[in-house]
Amino acid sequence: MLTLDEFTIQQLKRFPNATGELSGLLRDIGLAAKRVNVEVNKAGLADILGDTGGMNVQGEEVKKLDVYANTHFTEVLQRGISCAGVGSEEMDDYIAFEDDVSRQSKYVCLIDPLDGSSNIDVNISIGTIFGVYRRVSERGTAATQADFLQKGRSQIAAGYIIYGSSTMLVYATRRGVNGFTLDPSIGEFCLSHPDIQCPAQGMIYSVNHGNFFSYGEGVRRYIDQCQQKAPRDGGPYTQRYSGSMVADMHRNLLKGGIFLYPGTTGKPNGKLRLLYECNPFAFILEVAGGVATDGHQPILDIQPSTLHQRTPFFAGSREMMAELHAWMHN
Ligand SMILES: O=P(O)(O)OC[C@H]1O[C@](O)(COP(=O)(O)O)[C@@H](O)[C@@H]1O
Ligand SMILES: [Mg+2]
Ligand SMILES: [Mg+2]
Repeated sequence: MLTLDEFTIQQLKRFPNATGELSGLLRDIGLAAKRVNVEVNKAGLADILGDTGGMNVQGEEVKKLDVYANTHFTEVLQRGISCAGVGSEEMDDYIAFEDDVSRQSKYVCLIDPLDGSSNIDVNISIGTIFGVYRRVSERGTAATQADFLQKGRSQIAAGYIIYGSSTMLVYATRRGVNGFTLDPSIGEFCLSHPDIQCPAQGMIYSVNHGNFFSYGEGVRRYIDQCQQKAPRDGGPYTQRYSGSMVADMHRNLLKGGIFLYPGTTGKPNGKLRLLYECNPFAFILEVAGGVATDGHQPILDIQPSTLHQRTPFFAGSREMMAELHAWMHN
């Protein structure tokens, strides 16, 4: 099986103008993922469970593993030669790397270092999410806010790592979505899921039912019909919700399904962050033939205004998304 490095180099050979910087950045992300994976796997043994006692810019308790993952991804990207700066869930503002080599890099990265934080201490799958953009600011200078506040459709690549029963790295460029499973015996991510396509129809819906009565009427009607759908119409759908966006999106990407994190009466923009949670998954899904919206427009067409802004998020199989929009708007 091809390793991640071998695969990215093969891609490089197919495109003579490619510089290898994106391959370098993906290799760096793979390295940080391996380091985080080691801590995740022995989380119960190491002093890595629990809270730091601090809050992040979003007013959420920060877990020790959130900090560990943020440090490792940021440091590896800073030590590399392919990234000019990082914007992260765990940092108030973006960081522009100051060294000359990083300033020459043409990419910046947005990252959710540890996704599914509420599941860390209870051994349920968690993940990391990332999006890669070509800079709009001049190379040789420090990265700017404009580099990070680009529409999701401008992503060059996006991906995630899932730390689950196995550890996988899945990434997309416009040419396709490919999945790599970490083989502990050689310490390499190996191509296990080539050319992932999201089935147009699925049988799974993922939503936090606990918030049901604070969702909008259209969303409530859609959820009701998911449960009442007759077998002759392919129903009823099965509800699956892990509390980790990475795990729920990964399952639905492979098997077909729909994931909803709607706005609520108390939080009209929902919970999920546009730049480092929704944009990367919307990019991956669209390349794999799926759809992702905020209920009205494609997620990838939203013009960001702040680093940590939230958006309602609906994503999944094409036909299920069409059905959702029909229930939401008719
Ligand atoms: O508990 P809720 O409200 O259903 O929220 C669960 C969602 O929150 C998240 O945990 C937010 O991500 P972080 O853990 O990175 O903050 C998502 O992974 C998940 O889908
Ligand atoms: Mg998250
Ligand atoms: Mg997180």
